[in-house]
Amino acid sequence: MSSHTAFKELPIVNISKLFSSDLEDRKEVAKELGKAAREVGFLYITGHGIDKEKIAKLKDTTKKYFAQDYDTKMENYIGKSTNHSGYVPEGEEMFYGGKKDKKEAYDVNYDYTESKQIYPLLGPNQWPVMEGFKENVKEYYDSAMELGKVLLKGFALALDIDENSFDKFITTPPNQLRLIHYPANLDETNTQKGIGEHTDYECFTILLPTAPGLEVLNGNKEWIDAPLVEDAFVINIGDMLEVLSNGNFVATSHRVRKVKEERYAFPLFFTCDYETVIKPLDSIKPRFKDKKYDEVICGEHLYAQTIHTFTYLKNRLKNNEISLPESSKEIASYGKFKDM
Ligand SMILES: O=C(O)CCC(=O)C(=O)O
Ligand SMILES: [Fe+2]
Repeated sequence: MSSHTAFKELPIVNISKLFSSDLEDRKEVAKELGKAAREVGFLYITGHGIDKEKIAKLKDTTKKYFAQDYDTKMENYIGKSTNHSGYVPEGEEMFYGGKKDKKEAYDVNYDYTESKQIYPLLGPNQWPVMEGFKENVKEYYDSAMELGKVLLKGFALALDIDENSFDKFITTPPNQLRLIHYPANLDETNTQKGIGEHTDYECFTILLPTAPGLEVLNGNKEWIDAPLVEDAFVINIGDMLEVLSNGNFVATSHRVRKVKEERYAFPLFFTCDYETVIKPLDSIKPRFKDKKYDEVICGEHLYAQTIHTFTYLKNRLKNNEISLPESSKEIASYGKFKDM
């Protein structure tokens, strides 16, 4: 049973009216958001209000960062952090199927510098010594967070519940921003993809890509190209919102194909507070009566997925330095995988 339609392209939604003080305006946008989230699980948004200057600074900083030599980047290797932030070299992360992606990344979390670190994915970030990096990345992070809060209200309206229903879940969420670099892969004999097939683990993702390459799986199991759309972000539903919405919204599988031109992408994964119990909201009717969702603790789910896919964490697990959280699932437990 597939929840997805056989879409051939991703819908585009102008969300500017989501910022209106008139509820009817917001509902108008929510209707379109809801249709996209139900049928496709992916959409482009325009009218998001994020300043072009901030985006340009983020891209510029990221290009400079990855242009540095390997040893310099490894000074902030993610395996040196306690809150899963830092440089992710090629091959460090492996998704379902165990293939290595042709990509490197820098992972940034909400920078919790004041509170004591209590959770594995929360705490002060590792920051590289590079002029402007921290400022530019943080500035973008904050804007994307604010946009995410507005979108979450839109999704609540689309589910026909109070638009503030999710607010209680997002006081200090461990939202992650990834700066990803996909080098051009011009070697004919190298079939490595940019990023292997997966669904995102969180509620939804706000993605800013710089070049084509993203592909999305439709209900007919066809890979649909998601080209660049000017001034737009790509939004996709993740595992947690699929569960909270009782299957009404769908987490959709996607990947990045082998790219012939250098590419950067900036996903901000918008999630709930670490301790949030993720289960279908009582007020939302299930989309499919026979589809039941197990309860998971949000942060534990994210952490478990991260342990399963990051080499440094797999090693820590093997050496008994860490353990898998209780409410953890295998990788690829949602999206199309759960239908198999
Ligand atoms: O690079 C992209 O366009 C997508 C990246 C992605 O799917 C991810 O990081 O989860
Ligand atoms: Fe993804």
